[in-house]
Amino acid sequence: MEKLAVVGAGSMAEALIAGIVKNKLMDSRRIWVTNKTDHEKLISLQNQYDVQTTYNLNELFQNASIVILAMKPKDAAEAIEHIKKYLTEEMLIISVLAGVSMNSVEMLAGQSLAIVRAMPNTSAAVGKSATALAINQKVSAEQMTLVSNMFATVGVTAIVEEEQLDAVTGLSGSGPAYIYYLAEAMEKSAVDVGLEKEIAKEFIVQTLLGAAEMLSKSAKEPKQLRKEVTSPGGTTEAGLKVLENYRVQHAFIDCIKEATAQSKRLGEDISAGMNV
Ligand SMILES: NC(=O)C1=CN([C@@H]2O[C@H](COP(=O)(O)OP(=O)(O)OC[C@H]3O[C@@H](n4cnc5c(N)ncnc54)[C@H](O)[C@@H]3O)[C@@H](O)[C@H]2O)C=CC1
Ligand SMILES: O=C(O)[C@@H]1CCC=N1
Repeated sequence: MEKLAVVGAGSMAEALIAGIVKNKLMDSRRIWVTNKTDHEKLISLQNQYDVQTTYNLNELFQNASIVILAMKPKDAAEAIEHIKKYLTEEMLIISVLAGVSMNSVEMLAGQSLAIVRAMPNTSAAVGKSATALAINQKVSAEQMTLVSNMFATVGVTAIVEEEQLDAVTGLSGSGPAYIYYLAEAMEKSAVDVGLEKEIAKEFIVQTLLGAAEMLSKSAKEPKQLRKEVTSPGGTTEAGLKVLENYRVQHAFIDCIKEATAQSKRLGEDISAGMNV
């Protein structure tokens, strides 16, 4: 039976653990989690998902077959330095670190490792992540099946070349935050125009869900779907004109490009720190 060791128990780790446990992919008692100092987070994960928590690295890594690296990229060098003596060639390392290449992980660990670099998003918690996976040559076919199954339980998956992961990070890794940002604006405006917060929230969520399902199920392009909402001289047209004036579509394009560039920069910072 597999044993999973999660290093860096924060938001992303929790989303994955939630997905894995809810979907019964693993026995929760075979999932061991640690972080740097956030003991409260560990207790909360233990209470919510019945996983095991520890600050003892021997206990964490003993018989572990899969290791998830989920600390912030800036903490990766220190964290990997700290755990490297416990890592083995037989373990499957899953790194969700934005920007950090598989090569950098191996360099930091000072050894050759079977690595899957994944870019999920926090919607994994509700089984709706979009996860891109890149693998190095040491990953076996069985390990690949295992990891694909793991991420398939928390959403859709695609295998990509490692170079594409920065773009995935800018688009769908960070993507939920762009939608929450829109939802925040919709909530604020709804209250301003006289709706109660509770009704507004339900209607915003339903509007987002409905639009997402239309995008998913309809054969029409987003532009066409937008046109179908927009009556000439109507309310949508009036609203969209304001968005055009603010160049909101350009802002979103620049936002995704900048997030992608930041993913690249995070990786470069790690490489620079190693002088490679
Ligand atoms: N939050 C998100 O939406 C997504 C995050 N990611 C990636 O996931 C990783 C984690 O992001 P979040 O969960 O948002 O961060 P977070 O700050 O919520 O969690 C990071 C955790 O790492 C722990 N940590 C730091 N140094 C450590 C060390 N030396 N040893 C053990 N644990 C250590 C911290 O205590 C913290 O609990 C990042 O690399 C990020 O790029 C990837 C996809 C989406
Ligand atoms: O903001 C970040 O760096 C991480 C990566 C993708 C989503 N959150």
